[in-house]
Amino acid sequence: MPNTNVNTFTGNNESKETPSTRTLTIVADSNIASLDEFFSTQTLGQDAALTVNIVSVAGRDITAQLLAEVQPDVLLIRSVTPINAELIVDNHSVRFVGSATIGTDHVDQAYLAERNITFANAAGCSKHSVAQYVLTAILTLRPQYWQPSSNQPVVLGIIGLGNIGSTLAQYAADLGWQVLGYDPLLPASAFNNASFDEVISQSNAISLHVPLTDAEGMNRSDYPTHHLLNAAALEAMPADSLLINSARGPVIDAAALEDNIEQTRRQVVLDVFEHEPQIAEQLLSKLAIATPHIAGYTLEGKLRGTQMIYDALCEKFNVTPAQSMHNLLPVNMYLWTELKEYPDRLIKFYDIMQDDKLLRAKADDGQVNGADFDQLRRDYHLRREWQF
Ligand SMILES: NC(=O)c1ccc[n+]([C@@H]2O[C@H](COP(=O)([O-])OP(=O)(O)OC[C@H]3O[C@@H](n4cnc5c(N)ncnc54)[C@H](O)[C@@H]3O)[C@@H](O)[C@H]2O)c1
Ligand SMILES: O=C(O)[C@H](O)[C@H](O)COP(=O)(O)O
Repeated sequence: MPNTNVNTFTGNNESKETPSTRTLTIVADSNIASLDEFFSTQTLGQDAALTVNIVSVAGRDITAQLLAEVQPDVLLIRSVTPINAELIVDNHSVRFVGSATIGTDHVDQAYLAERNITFANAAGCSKHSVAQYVLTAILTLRPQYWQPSSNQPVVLGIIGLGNIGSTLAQYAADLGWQVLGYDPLLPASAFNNASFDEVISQSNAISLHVPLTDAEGMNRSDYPTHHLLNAAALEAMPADSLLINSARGPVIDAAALEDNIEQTRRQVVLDVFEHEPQIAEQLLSKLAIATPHIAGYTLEGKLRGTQMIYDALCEKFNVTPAQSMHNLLPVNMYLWTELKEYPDRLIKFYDIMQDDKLLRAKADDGQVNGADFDQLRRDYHLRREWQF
């Protein structure tokens, strides 16, 4: 068994759906924020006698062997643990899987449904954090966008107008930018107002906010996003348009992107990478800003993710929720209205170039290796979400 932390709690629980024994065993990714504050006797076992065992391990160490040995009732993960038949085929006890993430491309939800295992994710948990990451990247590289003029408007292209895309659109509108948005799965609206071709060919900056989907397989979609930005799409973008990907790495064809940057000298910001957690130094050296998949890593974003799967678990086992992220959050002094008035304070709100510097410092022998990428994420100094 890999390095594990096991905490045992005893409490009271008279849940409507109680686990088959009086012990609730949870295997959890140790990178889930405030795991012990949310998943304890005080917060889960307040109604009837119930013992809660938490086995916390690194997300990549949650293996079929571990699950077969521990036979947990509950599995709590983040984005680095693929959930599929291979992982849980020898496990007969899991009845709830919670992913403290927005993205669900790592989870075979059809298989879980077949096995009658409840699944919950944390939709929208870090929508402001990611939108703020994107704004910071744009305004750091192009501070002139703080003051758009009528003869030089800023046009922000947004692909995918769900929780994050629509939140980003609101900030952009608040800054006086024009938004060109494309989302074929939503009705037309003030922001969902353009075709894919219009967005990529007419924007000063383009930000991607789509889930990772494919033409077939477990993440099948009629509008697949795998390599949505291929060589042809990149070619259709003006050379001076800035491209930001904080969605999932494979939404951009990395090889085509490298060629395109070489030809156009385009400014590109990546928080996610096609071959994550490895990054080739050759690609890294061509990027304007590079960060280790931390766009959503604010204290608020992470705690909201934990809160959402905690609430879903309470509902599953019919336990009254007894913990709230608001009990765990220090005072927040970061106001969007202040930043708008004093743009030179951006670096105090979020110093994105520091994240970029830390990632580049890990490049060695032609690449940033997976262990270093994971370490930067594990030890990330969670920033604060600005109040909008
Ligand atoms: N970098 C990070 O830290 C981070 C944090 C959170 C989320 N994410 C990623 O961001 C993605 C988006 O998050 P969200 O909260 O906005 O999700 P969401 O589900 O609320 O919205 C996604 C939107 O994309 C649209 N879409 C799907 N296919 C499309 C296509 N081919 N073209 C255009 N639009 C399409 C959907 O209709 C939907 O409205 C997540 O799936 C996740 O992978 C990354
Ligand atoms: O989809 C998401 O929510 C994010 O990409 C997620 O926050 C990624 O971080 P991780 O789950 O790997 O910690």
